[in-house]
Amino acid sequence: MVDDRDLLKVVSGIIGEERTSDDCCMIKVGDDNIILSTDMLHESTDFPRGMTDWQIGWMSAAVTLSDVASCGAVPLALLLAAGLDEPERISGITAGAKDCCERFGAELAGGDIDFHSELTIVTTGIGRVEDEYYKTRRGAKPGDIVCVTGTPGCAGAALEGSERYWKNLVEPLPAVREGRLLAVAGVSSMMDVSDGIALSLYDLSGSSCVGFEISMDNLPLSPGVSPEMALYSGGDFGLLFTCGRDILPVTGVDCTVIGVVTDSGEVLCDGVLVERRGYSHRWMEEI
Ligand SMILES: Nc1ncnc2c1ncn2[C@@H]1O[C@H](COP(=O)(O)OP(=O)(O)OP(=O)(O)O)[C@@H](O)[C@H]1O
Ligand SMILES: Cc1ncc(C[n+]2csc(CCOP(=O)(O)O)c2C)c(N)n1
Ligand SMILES: [Mg+2]
Ligand SMILES: [Mg+2]
Ligand SMILES: [Mg+2]
Repeated sequence: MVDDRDLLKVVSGIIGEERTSDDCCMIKVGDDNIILSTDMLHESTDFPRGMTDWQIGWMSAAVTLSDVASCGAVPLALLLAAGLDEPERISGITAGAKDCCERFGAELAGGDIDFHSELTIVTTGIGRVEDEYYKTRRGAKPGDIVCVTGTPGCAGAALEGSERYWKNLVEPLPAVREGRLLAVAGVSSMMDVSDGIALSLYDLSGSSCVGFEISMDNLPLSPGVSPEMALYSGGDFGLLFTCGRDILPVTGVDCTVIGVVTDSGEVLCDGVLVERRGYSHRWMEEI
């Protein structure tokens, strides 16, 4: 069985590791740092039954604005390419994406339309960030603390049938304001937790060449959300970041210290190795 992270290693061998080890890429244009990110979502793996087309548009925009936010950037624009199984779905999807963009300060500025047997949406986000506020997954240092914003696991709980968290799952809120405030406050590394805290800690560990020691008791849990869900389920779009102890609290950011950065290279929870699993795409065939 291979997953998307295995395939990313193939891509990384071709275009370079620095291009595949962050939520976004950064391109310098004159004095500006332009931030770019793209995501593909499709019906069978990302849009649970019961979502409206408006919510599908909203979620598609939110996942990409979340990546832009995780770099400390201000979002500018979003492009949405829709592979439609039914042509009439375009209105709801476009309205949802536009509303999400407007809420978070971006413009839905273009896209593409084609036929597709399974509803498939690709969103591409563009943002801008100053040199000093540009954040990546590469700056975590042993001795830093590691923190998350929001309450992870709610989207996962909804996927398992908890109705109270349905909106968390289908109308996720990218942490655009929080990402910017944390970047300005001087965090050392940052990413979003779209695929769950566990996988994100492994991603951060690989990019920063560090380890983590977190504690189950520190995980911020909403009612009815198990520590297991908080660690291993995705779709919450909070931010995972590291920083020196002196930086917190950051005014306007609701976050929780879940552990510390170590130099061991291992991701441990209460002394036990965290499983490397979360939300990922898998293929049965070997490559
Ligand atoms: N097919 C690809 N070709 C080139 N770069 C890629 C490809 N797939 C992913 N990347 C790059 O690799 C980096 C990591 O991608 P990944 O999809 O894991 O991150 P992400 O978008 O933050 O996660 P998520 O998919 O959960 O939103 C990103 O910078 C992305 O642009
Ligand atoms: C069945 C189901 N499981 C989880 C979610 C939550 N979710 C929405 S987008 C996303 C990650 C980004 O996607 P990608 O990694 O494809 O870019 C996740 C985890 C969902 N909506 N439906
Ligand atoms: Mg991301
Ligand atoms: Mg993404
Ligand atoms: Mg992706």
